[in-house]
Amino acid sequence: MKLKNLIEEYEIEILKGSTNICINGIEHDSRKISKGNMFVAIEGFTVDGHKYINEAIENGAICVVVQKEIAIGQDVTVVKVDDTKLALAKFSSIFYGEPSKKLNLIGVTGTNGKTSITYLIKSIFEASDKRTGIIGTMGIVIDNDVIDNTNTTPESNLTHKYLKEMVDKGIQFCAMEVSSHSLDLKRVEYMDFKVGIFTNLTEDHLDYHKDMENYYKSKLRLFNMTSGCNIINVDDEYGRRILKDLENSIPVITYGIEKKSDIYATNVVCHPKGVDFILNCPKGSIPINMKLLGKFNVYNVLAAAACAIYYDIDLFSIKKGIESINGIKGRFELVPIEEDYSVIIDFAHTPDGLEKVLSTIKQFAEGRIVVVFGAGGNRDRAKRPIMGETVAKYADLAIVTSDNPRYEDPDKIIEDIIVGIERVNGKYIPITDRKEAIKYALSNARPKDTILLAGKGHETYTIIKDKIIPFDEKQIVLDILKDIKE
Ligand SMILES: CC(=O)N[C@H]1[C@@H](OP(=O)(O)OP(=O)(O)OC[C@H]2O[C@@H](n3ccc(=O)[nH]c3=O)[C@H](O)[C@@H]2O)O[C@H](CO)[C@@H](O)[C@@H]1O[C@H](C)C(=O)N[C@@H](C)C(=O)N[C@H](CCC(=O)O)C(=O)O
Ligand SMILES: Nc1ncnc2c1ncn2[C@@H]1O[C@H](COP(=O)(O)OP(=O)(O)OP(=O)(O)O)[C@@H](O)[C@H]1O
Ligand SMILES: N[C@H](CCC[C@H](N)C(=O)O)C(=O)O
Ligand SMILES: [Mg+2]
Repeated sequence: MKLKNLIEEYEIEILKGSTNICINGIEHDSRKISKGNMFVAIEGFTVDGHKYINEAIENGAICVVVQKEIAIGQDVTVVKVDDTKLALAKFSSIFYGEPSKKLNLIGVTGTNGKTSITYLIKSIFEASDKRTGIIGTMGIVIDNDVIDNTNTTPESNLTHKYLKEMVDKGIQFCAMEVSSHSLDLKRVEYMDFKVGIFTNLTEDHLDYHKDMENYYKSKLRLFNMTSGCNIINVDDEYGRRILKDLENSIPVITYGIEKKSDIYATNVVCHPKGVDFILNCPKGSIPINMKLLGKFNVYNVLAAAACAIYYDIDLFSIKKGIESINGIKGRFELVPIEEDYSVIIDFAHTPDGLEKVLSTIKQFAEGRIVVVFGAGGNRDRAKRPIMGETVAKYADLAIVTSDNPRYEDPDKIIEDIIVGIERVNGKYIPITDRKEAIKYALSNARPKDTILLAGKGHETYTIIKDKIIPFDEKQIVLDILKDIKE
């Protein structure tokens, strides 16, 4: 694409070079630049992208976008803008042909439930023959392909690239997780979200947002960006606040179980194999027998169903889409073992996630509840004691261990968690090595115990400093059991 066409709608200053050149890609990471690309220099939290301009040019960049006056000797075009993050989003949107406008982009935000809702939307929409892509924590899903993803919500250039790929393949819908970081860090600017879905807001990410108010305000942004409708959980106090604070006049669909709402569930019966309930909406009511466990998953279903109703999907397809889901990877996933106790892997990594999963387990547990869990390093510290307290409330034994220590000392993270466990006199054992912690739980299991391995869910790796080391929890359980039997 000609540079002059790419930048024509944007306020820029040409510092040097011609705009009559052809750009064949947009990248903010000098290490990923190839010949003919535009390099957008971004000031990050760790380093300043402007320092990598020379490397980008050596790798083939023919145009550099900066937000600082920088002397560049090489024969490239240099463009200056006020905010390179915004420019990256705008240029990427135009470069890929504004793909967010060519399909129905559904943004899902909130502390917990985003991934689950995107998979529910895909299942329901496909039950109605509507091909649906996903962008989120477990990767980019385009038909049968799953592309790995570093961030839950990728940087803007990547998202527009994937959206274009979906458009080119004739995919009409994309369910996308929109993290608070991405809203704050301008990763989703210039995206046309038709629908915005709010799940809930509870303690997380205060390392980044500092307080719940900032966290809430980041989430709120999505609902002022949408062009079709907003779907809001009114059982959540922040959901009710969104209704008051919205500056967007598009239709709102509310959902809930306790408060009066447009889409709601009645006769909710949770049992060990799923939840039965009646899904009610203005079009009518339909009984649902879903295989996902826990009342919290009814909320996820209501959100996905509300979105389907907005797109006029019939109730029968909605039922079919919900009931055909046997489970979501790493979410309340039962490890297939033949022992007289059970092992569940779940991605709960927040106090509320643990509360929801453990209260569900408590409803049906016949024996002890043992929880193996930790908390991620270089993430919210404030949530750690609350996670400890929550686990202690339900568990007969908490085995406190590591969960992606990143650059932190895992023992210090464990100490933070233990503060909360001790507050309520919970019983615990610290075992820093997660594999050893799992081995301890399995070796000491008693008949009818439920062992919850929380925090890592679908992740098949552990992050220690800048290394990503294979760690497949499900396989580890199977291997340990094999060793115990031999
Ligand atoms: C705190 C945070 O969000 N950091 C994000 C940020 O990284 P950063 O500011 O540290 O980047 P940096 O390393 O300083 O680099 C600055 C610039 O220099 C460039 N660079 C850097 C090195 C080099 O050799 N060459 C080069 O060009 C980089 O490409 C970048 O453009 O910008 C990067 C590019 O967009 C992100 O990948 C990175 O996410 C990191 C990996 C991260 O862990 N983010 C988490 C907190 C996050 O965003 N989480 C949410 C999900 C939360 C949830 O759902 O619970 C998410 O959406 O993933
Ligand atoms: N509606 C919900 N309310 C509270 N907790 C939930 C809800 N849905 C799922 N959970 C819990 O949160 C965990 C993560 O669920 P999910 O992956 O769907 O959330 P997410 O919002 O995508 O998380 P992330 O922020 O990491 O992307 C689940 O494993 C479960 O323990
Ligand atoms: N999207 C979340 C995932 C947390 C997963 C947990 N295993 C951890 O590392 O804390 C985050 O990046 O904070
Ligand atoms: Mg997710």
